[in-house]
Amino acid sequence: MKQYIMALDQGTTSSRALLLNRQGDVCGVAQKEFLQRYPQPGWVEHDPMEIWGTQSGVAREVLEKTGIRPEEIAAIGITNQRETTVVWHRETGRPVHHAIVWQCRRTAEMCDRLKEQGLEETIKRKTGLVVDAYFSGTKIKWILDHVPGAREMAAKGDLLFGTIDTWLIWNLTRGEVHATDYSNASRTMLFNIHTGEWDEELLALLDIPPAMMPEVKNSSGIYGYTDPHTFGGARIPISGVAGDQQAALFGQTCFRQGMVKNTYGTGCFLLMNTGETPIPSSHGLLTTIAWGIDGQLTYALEGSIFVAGAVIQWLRDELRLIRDAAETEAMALKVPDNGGVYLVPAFVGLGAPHWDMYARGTMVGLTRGTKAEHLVRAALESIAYQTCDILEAMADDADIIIPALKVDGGAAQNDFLMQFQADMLQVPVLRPLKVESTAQGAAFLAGLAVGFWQNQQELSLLQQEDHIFEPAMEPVERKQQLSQWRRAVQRSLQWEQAE
Ligand SMILES: Nc1ncnc2c1ncn2[C@@H]1O[C@H](COP(=O)(O)OP(=O)(O)O)[C@@H](O)[C@H]1O
Ligand SMILES: O=P(O)(O)OC[C@H](O)CO
Repeated sequence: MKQYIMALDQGTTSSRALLLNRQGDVCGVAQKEFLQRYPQPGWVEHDPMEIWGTQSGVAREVLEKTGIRPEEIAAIGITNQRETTVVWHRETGRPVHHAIVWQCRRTAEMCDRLKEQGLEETIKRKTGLVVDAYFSGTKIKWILDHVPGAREMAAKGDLLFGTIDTWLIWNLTRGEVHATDYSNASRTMLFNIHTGEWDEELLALLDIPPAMMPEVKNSSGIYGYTDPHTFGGARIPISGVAGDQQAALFGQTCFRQGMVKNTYGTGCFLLMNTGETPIPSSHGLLTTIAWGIDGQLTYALEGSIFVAGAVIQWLRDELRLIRDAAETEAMALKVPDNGGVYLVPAFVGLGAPHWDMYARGTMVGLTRGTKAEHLVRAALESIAYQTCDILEAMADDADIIIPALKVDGGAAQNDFLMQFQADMLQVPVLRPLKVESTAQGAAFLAGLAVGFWQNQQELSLLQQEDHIFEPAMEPVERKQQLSQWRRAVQRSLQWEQAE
């Protein structure tokens, strides 16, 4: 009897494999970190062979650890760091260059040139994205322009492109399947999110041969079967694929329009399900594909916060105010309020809705009475304020009232932060009992495709809340604090260029 789904969660710093049972509970996890390569300032690379090696290794390890046999696995779901770009040789399966990671800024000037050519509006209209080095398109072009012979090989149809999901599927099927899902395709800056196809005009603009591009498939559906060599003879269907933030939205069962999740990690990723309509943002949010099921696309609005949990790491590693992130909760509660201190952690500029790369970190409202506890509290509060700014922008773009916020990620364990978040948003904050939303999303997509679960209603029943944080702050107080935060943000803008 097949009792488990395997989720492969290929993240930026580690590869993980998880086994989930019919209740959606995690029955086993294996994880392995891999090397981050920084060949030049601002450049980030991964070795695709190391990604495949660690990912297949943890997949086998989790089976060994739990004693679960490959024959007991009903399906595999893949979720991945998005945008990261691999180009490899069709015949040999060898990458022609290291993977260029989503964080890598090497194509920033290429993006500036696209903007100078006045292409921003066209790209936004077709792809829902802003022109940025973050996305895969310019990374592919960079590889074709810089690897000797790559352009000629690509023109002959010898090279293939893939995001990490595609690279894993290719290897799991030993080169039989070259495919991606709608959610990953929508992060390439080459995919028309309205027609659901690779955009020939954008491919031509970046000089990328269409033959390199993977087939785009439903996020839930059979992609192929694992090669018998990988799991001791078993041929397991690969039947769920989604980028990690979209997978988390699915794992949080945000199936209906207006449902939003926020993942509180190093940064924050907020995604709102906007249903069957792609909504253009007037606040610099991204319009993206949440998933495609049975050929029907569901769209999302996405906003990210560059520095969220990272501000807590900063308190720990640079200011040495704490030894462990978990200490911040008790410290923040030691003082009755923030003592008038506001910290804007614009360490690398500010993203949506401000989009100011020249903003820098700012702390205001310090007095002789400011204590370490106030700084810690201000740091936690900054995570909630930034979330509030993005959600307000989303609600405005989508013209809806957000009913609640579902949360996950490391910093969502902080009760003070979650309560403060509910107070600032004036909506309940729902923290699930099962916090592995990303893996759960991949598993759900895979399980639905093979009948392991029947439908989305059944999945919704598997999600239980660990805690609901209800808003408790007086509206006047909230308004006053938010307005002080916004004054503080104003102080941080355009700092780097100022005299
Ligand atoms: N109890 C806590 N309170 C506040 N921040 C926390 C807490 N626990 C973890 N964090 C922060 O959350 C981040 C880790 O969360 P995680 O979801 O593992 O992130 P990522 O996937 O980005 O590595 C770190 O930046 C850490 O500082
Ligand atoms: O590696 P993660 O899980 O932090 O996710 C990275 C994002 O997908 C980048 O867009």
